[in-house]
Amino acid sequence: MPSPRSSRERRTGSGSSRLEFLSLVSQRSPGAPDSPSRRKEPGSSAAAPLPEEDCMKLNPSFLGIALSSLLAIDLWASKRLGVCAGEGSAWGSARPLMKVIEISGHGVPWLLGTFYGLCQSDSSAAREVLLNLLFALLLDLVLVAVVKGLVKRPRPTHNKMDMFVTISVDKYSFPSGHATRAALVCRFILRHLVLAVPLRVLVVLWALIVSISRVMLGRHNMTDVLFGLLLGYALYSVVEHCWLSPLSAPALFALWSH
Ligand SMILES: CC(C)=CCC/C(C)=C/CC/C(C)=C/CC/C(C)=C/COP(=O)(O)O
Repeated sequence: MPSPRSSRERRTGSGSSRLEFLSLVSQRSPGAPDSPSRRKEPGSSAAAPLPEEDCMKLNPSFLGIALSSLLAIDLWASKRLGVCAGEGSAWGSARPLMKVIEISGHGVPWLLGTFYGLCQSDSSAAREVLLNLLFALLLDLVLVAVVKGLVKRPRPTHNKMDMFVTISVDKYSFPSGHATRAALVCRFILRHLVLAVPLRVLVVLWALIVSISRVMLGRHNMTDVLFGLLLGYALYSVVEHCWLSPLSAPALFALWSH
């Protein structure tokens, strides 16, 4: 029976008893003696290079693996949480309630409500706040449309496209427009409306429920909603930075003064 040592010697073809080590660096360096892409076929004189796409599959980056794993988990978990995605889903009977919550965070009632309030307001303080809310809502609409148009992530396959008033980019799901609006409006109200603590808690709960309902209705994956919340939160800071006042935009305020 051959000893382990003698079989190794036969494989390496060397008579020496020393072990050979190949570091990853030496395997990948162009001058490496036996790197996979340079190995010669027995009987052929030229090295056969591997197709580029094969190399990419064999050496995926750590970031690539982490990202595709995160997306796979996102798709799997979002599908499981989409319990109101259809009438026949696990919580299908709660779908009508989820759709009411959906409308409470929709752009149309918020834009029309703010516009109406602006026309009715008789104090300059109310006008200033409502004009800035209108500006914030329009900015949010544009920003979400631009990101959706750039990313072009399709909505989850289990989503039924039966939403109340949509625009063309709303066939895409990243980021969730409802989540950005919920975070933006929530921060705006907490900052500019004098409310009792229970009402402030209610506003935060509303924003969270609107966001969670997007995944439960099957409209979005979780990452769409999480990014939407972050975007809406950050957008509020932009609005505050560009705050419109009778001093900074006198023409705009003259338009609304009766
Ligand atoms: C009243 C004023 C001043 C202007 C209205 C103008 C206007 C362009 C309104 C469009 C509102 C609209 C259709 C918004 C889309 C809301 C929506 C369906 C978002 C998608 O949310 P998602 O969470 O599913 O991404």
